[in-house]
Amino acid sequence: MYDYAHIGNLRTYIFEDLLRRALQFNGYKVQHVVNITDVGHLVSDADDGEDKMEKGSRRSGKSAWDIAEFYSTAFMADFRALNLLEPATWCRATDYLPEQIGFIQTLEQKGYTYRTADGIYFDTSKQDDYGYMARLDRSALQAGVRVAVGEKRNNTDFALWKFSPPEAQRQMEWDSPWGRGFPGWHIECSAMSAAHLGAWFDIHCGGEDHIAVHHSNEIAQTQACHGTRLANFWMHGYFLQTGSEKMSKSGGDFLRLQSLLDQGIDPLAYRYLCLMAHYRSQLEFSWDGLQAAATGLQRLREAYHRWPDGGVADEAWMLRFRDAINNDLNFPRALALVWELVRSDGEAAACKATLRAMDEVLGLGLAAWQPGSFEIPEAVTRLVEERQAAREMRRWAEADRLRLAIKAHGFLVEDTASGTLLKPER
Ligand SMILES: Nc1ncnc2c1ncn2[C@@H]1O[C@H](COP(=O)(O)OP(=O)(O)OP(=O)(O)O)[C@@H](O)[C@H]1O
Repeated sequence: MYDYAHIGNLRTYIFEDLLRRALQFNGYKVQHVVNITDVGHLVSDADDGEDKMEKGSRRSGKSAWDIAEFYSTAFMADFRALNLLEPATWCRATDYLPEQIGFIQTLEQKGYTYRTADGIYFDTSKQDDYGYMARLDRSALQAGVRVAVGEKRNNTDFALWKFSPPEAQRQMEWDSPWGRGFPGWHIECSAMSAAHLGAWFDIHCGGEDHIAVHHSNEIAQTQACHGTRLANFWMHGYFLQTGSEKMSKSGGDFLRLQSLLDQGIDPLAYRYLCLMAHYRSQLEFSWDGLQAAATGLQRLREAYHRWPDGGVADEAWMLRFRDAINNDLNFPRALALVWELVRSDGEAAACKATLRAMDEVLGLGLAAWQPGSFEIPEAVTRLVEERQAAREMRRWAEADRLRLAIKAHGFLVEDTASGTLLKPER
């Protein structure tokens, strides 16, 4: 947590929330643990480079501890704004130093570690199946090494503990049996999950970028320390992309949830956008796509609130819905079903109860919604769609007339390189 979460990160947390809700819908009890990396880690996966937290501290003039606190709080606020269910446990890496040190000591006793000038490393050659989940070809990796591995024995070896010498003192460092230093960035996950879920648990999630290195290393550590697998299932959310590239903090150019709010877009419209793509496909971000999601969400809210209360959820619809989400979380299909329901000629109160039951999983908060600051009047939505169509047919005069009509309702449209934005005129 050295910066705000971007909406790419949040896509992964939305996917995890949908998974949790789907499991609960199927009657499972879920013990959900979310970790917060509030300790500084090095910019590169290769255990070198600059410490991200120290870098943030220099940039902002705040202490590394204050930065971690500030961005963790901001992340939790985003989490709630997206209707993500509160985990059973939030765990922060800095609260688990004894567990991490104890974990490394066990690895040391079992002969999996070695010492270099800059830290304690895990020897991946001690495990025949290292990297199996990512299908890593270790011999090819080793043969293809272009960069110096320094004192590392194998290029896939990774730091468990890094020393901080007096000349490079850091704000976040701790005493350990190996000297003053800080944990490598993989160990926190194995140590914290063992503390809360046991060494071997059911499902481990994360983004696709973590398959090759981070998750391979977590598996290696846990197998070495506890002699068990780490998780029965691994599920990875695919990237939110911009311009065909992963949105990333270190890339510098990223959108936060606040960036959407600044454009008058409800955070739940972003949740809706994520429902429109399968978690195992990459999603290319565009303002047009987000605007379409905001319109879809608004229409759904209005449909829900038009219906009367007092009905009972329809089992046949719920079965079809269950089939969709139980088919590897096919939420695009589930959303299509929702619209089929809205357009159906079913009994209105039953439709409302059915949609409400579906929303327990979708998490769009339909029942709780009240017309408020994010309400886009039906007339404006229609005008925006007409203007979009006029622009597509290059009827510029008509598009300009529609822009003025939208303005008369108190909204501004802005055409940017990545699409059309709608925001309230304040
Ligand atoms: N563009 C993205 N789309 C979806 N998930 C992402 C994206 N970028 C990161 N994630 C996931 O978000 C979670 C938090 O990631 P992390 O804090 O490492 O952020 P990051 O943006 O990758 O940071 P950095 O760019 O500095 O590496 C992880 O599960 C990660 O896999």
